[in-house]
Amino acid sequence: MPETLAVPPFSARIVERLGVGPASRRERVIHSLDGLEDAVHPDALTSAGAQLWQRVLAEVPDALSVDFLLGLDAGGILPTVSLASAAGLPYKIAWKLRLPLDGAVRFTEPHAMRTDVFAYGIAPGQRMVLVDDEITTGRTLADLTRRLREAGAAPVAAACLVEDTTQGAHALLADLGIPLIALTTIGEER
Ligand SMILES: O=P(O)(O)OC[C@H]1O[C@H](OP(=O)(O)OP(=O)(O)O)[C@H](O)[C@@H]1O
Repeated sequence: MPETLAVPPFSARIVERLGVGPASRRERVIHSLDGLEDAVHPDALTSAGAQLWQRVLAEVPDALSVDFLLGLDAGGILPTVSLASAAGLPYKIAWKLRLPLDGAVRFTEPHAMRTDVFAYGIAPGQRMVLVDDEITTGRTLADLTRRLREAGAAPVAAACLVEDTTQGAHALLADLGIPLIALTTIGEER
C-alpha cells in the first residue's frame, strides 16, 4: 500500500495530470480527488503544510532564516498559508493583478491566460522560499527567481505540493541554484 499524502485539490491542473505516470504514483496523490465530491477536512491542509515543511528543512536547513514565504496566486495561496503556519514564518502572495504600488517585481507565467504576475514589497537583501501548488515546467518559478535576483532579493528554495517530473522543472530550477522540494510527484521517479 503506497503512502497516501494529503493534497487538497488546489488546482484543476493537478487533477488533469493524474493520468501521467504509473498507477502507483497516482495512488499517492489520489487523495487530491477527494475534494471534488467530498468536503476536505482542514487537517489535510495542516498535514500537507507540516509534511512539506519537514522536507524543506531536510534539504534546506537555513530555510528557517528566510524573511518570508512567497506564494503564487491563485493555486499557491492555500499551500503557502499552510506552509507558513507549519514554519512559523510570515508569507506574501505574488498576485496576477497590477496594483498601483511602486517597485513591483513583475514575472511571467507562460502558459496562463493572465501571464503577468506581480510580487509587491520586495526589498534588496530579502531571502524567501517560493511556494506553489503544482509545478509542471518550472518556467514560472524560474522567471520569478531571475526577476527577484534582478531586484536584489534572494530566493533560496521552492516548495510545492505536486511536481510533474516529466517536464524538467527540477533540472531547470537546479541550474538556477534553487532546490525544488515537492510533497509528492506524478510522472516517473527521478
Ligand atoms: O511549472 P509551470 O509550467 O510554470 O506551471 C506552474 C503554474 O501553473 C499553475 O498555475 P495556473 O495558472 O495553471 O493555475 P492558478 O492560476 O489556478 O494557480 C500552478 O499553480 C503554477 O503557478
